[in-house]
Amino acid sequence: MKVRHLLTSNFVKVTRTTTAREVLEKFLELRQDLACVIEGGKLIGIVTKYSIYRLLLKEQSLDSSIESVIKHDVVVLHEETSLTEAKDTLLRKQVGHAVVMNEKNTVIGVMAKSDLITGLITGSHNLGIRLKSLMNNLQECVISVDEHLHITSMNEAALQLFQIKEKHMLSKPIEDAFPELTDDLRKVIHTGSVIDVKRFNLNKTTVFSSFVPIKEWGKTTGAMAVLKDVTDFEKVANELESTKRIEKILDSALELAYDAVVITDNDGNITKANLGFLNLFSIETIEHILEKPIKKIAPDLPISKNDATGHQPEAKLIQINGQKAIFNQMPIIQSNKRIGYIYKIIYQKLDIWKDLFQHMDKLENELTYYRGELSRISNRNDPFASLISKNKKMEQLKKESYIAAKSFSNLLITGESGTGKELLADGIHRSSNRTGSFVKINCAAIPENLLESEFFGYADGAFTGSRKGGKPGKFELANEGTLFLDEIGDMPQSLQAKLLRVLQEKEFERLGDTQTKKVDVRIIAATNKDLFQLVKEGLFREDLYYRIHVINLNIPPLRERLDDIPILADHLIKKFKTKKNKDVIGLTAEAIEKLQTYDWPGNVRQLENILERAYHFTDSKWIEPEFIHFDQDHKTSLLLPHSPRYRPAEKINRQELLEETEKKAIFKALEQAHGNRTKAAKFLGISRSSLYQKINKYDIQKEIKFY
Ligand SMILES: Nc1ncnc2c1ncn2[C@@H]1O[C@H](COP(=O)(O)OP(=O)(O)OP(=O)(O)O)[C@@H](O)[C@H]1O
Repeated sequence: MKVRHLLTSNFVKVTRTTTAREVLEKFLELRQDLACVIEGGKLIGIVTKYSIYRLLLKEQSLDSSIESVIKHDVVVLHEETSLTEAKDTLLRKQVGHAVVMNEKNTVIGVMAKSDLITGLITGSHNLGIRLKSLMNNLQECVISVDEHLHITSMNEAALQLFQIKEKHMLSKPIEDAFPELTDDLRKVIHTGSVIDVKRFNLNKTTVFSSFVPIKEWGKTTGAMAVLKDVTDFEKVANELESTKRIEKILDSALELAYDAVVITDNDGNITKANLGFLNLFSIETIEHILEKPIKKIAPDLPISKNDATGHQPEAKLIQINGQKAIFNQMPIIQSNKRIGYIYKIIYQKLDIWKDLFQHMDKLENELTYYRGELSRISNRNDPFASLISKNKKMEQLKKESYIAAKSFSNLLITGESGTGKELLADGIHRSSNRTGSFVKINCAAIPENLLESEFFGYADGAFTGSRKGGKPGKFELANEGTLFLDEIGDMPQSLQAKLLRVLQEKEFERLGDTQTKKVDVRIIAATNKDLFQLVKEGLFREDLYYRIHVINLNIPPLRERLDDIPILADHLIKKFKTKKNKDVIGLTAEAIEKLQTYDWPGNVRQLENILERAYHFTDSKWIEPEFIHFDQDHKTSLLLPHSPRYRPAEKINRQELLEETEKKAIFKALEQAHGNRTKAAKFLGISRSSLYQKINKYDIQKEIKFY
């Protein structure tokens, strides 16, 4: 701001002959206290109100002229003088006013100290506004503190970067808001000197910061931290660095390869080639071929153009300079777009590869053998080893089963179908130290009229067609061992009574025999039904229930131990490998995740089926989620809350199940007897006539040839 912006142009002009009264009147009219005495356009001097007071004190008349009090030594300012200069002049000359002149030395106004102060205040106010707007438009973040290290301001960039509001930060100790900056700001306030750029990590951002003192009247009254956010630059720099590193790794990898490798851009111009390639085509240096078309440099290569799909074409056997080689080509895809090709030519030490493959095959066979051995050994040490689980509830169940195995009590295993009841029963038998065998009988799978002979056997000539010398039943076979009664809930009531007797008296007679046989058998029963409910409905004998329900072991369904899925999947893949070896390592994390969101109505058995299908159909080493297909009729998923649980035993009609099983048994017997009905009836332990009746009942004659 200049003097001309602040001067009072409506000033009092008088001449030597003007009276004191006239001057005073003009002072009052224009509210001024200085008059310029001008004659012939020239400044002669000034008269102030103090001059008039002096005149009056000398008791001169108000009507006398002012000539005697004119002050000729006048402080003059040029209109273009700056306010600071004007202030300095007034202070130096110790006057309250100055006359302002223009270029032509004509008086254009006066300036009082008060005008100057107003001007300086306005100027500094404007400066403040400009400074604030400058601060807020700065890309750097500025945080200021006072001498007590309390925040006094933060500019827009700082508020944006740290996502905070200024009103929440003002007066806050810097220690609380940005502790990392405290020491440097304190140092700056203490020393009054600048600290140059330092690197900090502040609230997940990387900044470069410098620290500047704030000085007022030569005294340090605070400090500023000026921060530059360099997070993005660092990222780019790191990426650049890692790109350089990858390029170096790639170069070294290319040089290490036995093969010739050449890389082109999408137009087929060479961008990289290794030493193997240069040697194969007798090229001196890479510079000779860079950016040249591969077709010109290596015209013999059977380069395929037909790979727009991005699939890797089959390896081809080729000859280069009379030397056999394997040629492979692969597109380089980035963001679904082909950006070039890699060509690989294996031409050195092909015989080493052959040996290597043979060696690997041998090792793989050995590995399978040792795996089998290992599993056999660990099964011997841990009777429950085949019940794969790392679930806490299952671990507890195994412990309880181990203790139960050592007791003399009969056991009841409950759990949904496919949860591993038979595996658990087998484990219990192994840990029980019982010397006899583990004998299994499925009460739901055997026709009612055959069950009794299955259980107790029959004597010689017990019925027409019965085996000569009789046949031992499962009880006899399980003597001193364990009899596993699967699906005990489906046992007919007539047999329940007979079973109860054996359990109580430990003796029975073969069918058609009078001789009583004594046995020592531990019963492990299993069911997926609510046995107590069957007791209440009168379908299961209460006394038998309490006989077998001495110790109850419940296996949780798979959906309650989804943490078992990875270990089970691993185990099952190994199991499939022993049946049909395939180069499958396991499941991808996504596939495991898909398995863990399913409801598993069919439990581990269902998991086994689903994985077996995936194992056979997958075409890569890792089974991807798209190969996991859940059964159509069991589409319930854990993602759907309140999904109905699958209860196979409730859904299937018992009569239908029995008939279905009976039909299967007859088919199997006829198959084994090569269509001979007499033999088949013998296998089944029934009379020829009852076999005929059943063949008619199930219309079997339509489906099988008899002899
Ligand atoms: N924890 C497990 N580890 C390994 N395999 C398991 C496990 N649980 C079940 N299986 C496998 O799942 C299948 C079904 O197991 P199992 O026959 O023991 O079940 P279950 O409960 O007796 O079935 P059901 O009630 O239908 O007779 C078998 O192939 C078994 O090997």
